[in-house]
Amino acid sequence: MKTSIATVSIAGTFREKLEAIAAAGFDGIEIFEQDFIADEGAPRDVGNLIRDHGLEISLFQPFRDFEGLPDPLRAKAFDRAERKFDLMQQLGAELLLVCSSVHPGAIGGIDRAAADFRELGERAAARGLRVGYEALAWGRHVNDHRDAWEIVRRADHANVGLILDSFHTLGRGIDPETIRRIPGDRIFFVQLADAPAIDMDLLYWSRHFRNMPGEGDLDVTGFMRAVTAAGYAGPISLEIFNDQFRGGPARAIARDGHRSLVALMDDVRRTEPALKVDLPALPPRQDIRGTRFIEFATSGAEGEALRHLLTSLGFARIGQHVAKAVTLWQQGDIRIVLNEERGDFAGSAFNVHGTSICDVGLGVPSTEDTIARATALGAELFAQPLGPGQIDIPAIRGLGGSILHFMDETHAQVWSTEFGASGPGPAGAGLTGIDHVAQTMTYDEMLSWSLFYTSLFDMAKAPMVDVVDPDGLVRSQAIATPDGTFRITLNGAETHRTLAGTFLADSFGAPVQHVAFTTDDIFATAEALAASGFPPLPMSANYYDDLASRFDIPPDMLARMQARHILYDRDSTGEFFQTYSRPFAGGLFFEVVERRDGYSGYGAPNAPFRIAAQKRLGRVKGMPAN
Ligand SMILES: O=C(O)c1ccc(O)c(O)c1
Ligand SMILES: [Mg+2]
Repeated sequence: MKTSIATVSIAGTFREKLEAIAAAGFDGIEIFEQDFIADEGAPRDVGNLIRDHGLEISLFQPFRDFEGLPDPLRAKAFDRAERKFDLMQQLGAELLLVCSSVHPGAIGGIDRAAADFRELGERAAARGLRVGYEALAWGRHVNDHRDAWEIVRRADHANVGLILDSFHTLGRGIDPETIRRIPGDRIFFVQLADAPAIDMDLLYWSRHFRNMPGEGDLDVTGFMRAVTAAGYAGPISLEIFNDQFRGGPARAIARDGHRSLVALMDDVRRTEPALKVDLPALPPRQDIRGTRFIEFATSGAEGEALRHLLTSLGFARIGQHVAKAVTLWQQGDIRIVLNEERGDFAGSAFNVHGTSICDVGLGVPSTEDTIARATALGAELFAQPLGPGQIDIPAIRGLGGSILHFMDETHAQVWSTEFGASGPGPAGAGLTGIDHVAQTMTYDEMLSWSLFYTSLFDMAKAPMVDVVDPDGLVRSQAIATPDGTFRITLNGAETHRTLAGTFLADSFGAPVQHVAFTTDDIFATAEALAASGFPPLPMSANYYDDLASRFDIPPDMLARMQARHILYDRDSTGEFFQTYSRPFAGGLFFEVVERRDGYSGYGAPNAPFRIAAQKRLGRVKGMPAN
């Protein structure tokens, strides 16, 4: 499988783009003409520079407004084409993309366009070049790949073929199955892009909102299955017009692109095993069996405050690491590791972020398979020297340089071996597990991290929701395993003035802002927390008055909720109860939730009131506020 990406898809100068594309492992590039023109290099030198990066020029594009013009416009279009052929020969580019005309003077007519392409094919053949025809979704007369194919078919020239672009087909709602009827050898090139489902003008949507396959809502897998079934075996190339990507970190975005193509073709192979896909075998998306531990890097007074808070939440310190300044805190099966060791990974995380969650341990069926899939998808492996008595647990880098460890049944002894502690912890306040981990990032990073989780793990995205903070909007996207045993919310801050944005700025990009625990009985848990001196986040009386108007909550239950600062939501299936800690150590906090009858959300309607309550307490460093 040859991979390619259009230069327009990432940020930087032409040369910066080449470096990022080569480093991400692509085989080739589509030269987007504007990027070339903006460079100062002579065409031959630019061609050599591309090849020196180990990249092929898989396509030169776009050539616009060619077909269907009356003379003298027609003659002029051919003159333009000859000039671009000159340029392509100097660059060493063999294939030209001609996109369907939007010219107001274009006349239309399948045979007229076919005749134009036959002549263009003759001229291209004379130079050893080929041309491919792409239907733009907003083309004046041709805006459907089926019509473009009919023109190519009637042009009947070996040097004229079809170019397919998933956006133009799927964005217009054209059934990709129609591609199975096209001979694969007549498809010269395939461009791929996904996009979020937003109802807007096609051209605007295409030029600003495309994203990597798997990052949006289009059925790019279905499209690529049809293309593969048709017999196409040429390069698959990303062509992503996206405002964030144009200004984002080129290397990271190129890496995401390569990851998206590997995951896509693996999905094609899995959903249609009869198809031949030229991609080394990799294990399937991994099933997450829950959160095995959460590790805090902490020290000094913040460490003391955190121990105090954990104790009030019903956790007990049940183990001390054999070799390190690391303690194990437990309640039932929930394990929290407090790492106060200097010099190792947690020490540097503390130095950068202060008290923060530096590591999350996930249960998987096989760590070996998980690492193999992560490696194939270009994840960065993490290891640090093992101390005496430590068990090797495989890990990769996650958000903000944090670590994800993977544990399978071969790691069952780690707690007894390293901490001298086995079995469940005390029942405490009745917390039974980890419902979700809320990660905070800039808005621009959200697509990248949703792709990270959904390509590696068997997890699906919920629709993006807007969380209203008094000082700005935060976008929130939940990602969860099918059974809900592992859930993450990605919160994207656009300004440092929101609670999430302030946390991100103050912590220099700490990856986790809060952890939510589950309970089977929020009222019993809230009583236990109150008895152990846990200070909840106080909610306003206005909030409870509004709840009473929106829902039929029995008055005595509502009174208990108000007394214990319990928030409430309901969806079509069930009910949701939440209560929050106050922020500690620069903005971290805990949440406790009870889900009833399959409620699947995260209490988004409550977020504005919860955030306002947190902001009223002010930013609190070190000690929990009271
Ligand atoms: O937006 C455009 O004009 C444009 C140009 C070339 C393409 O391949 C494409 O898909 C869109
Ligand atoms: Mg295209």
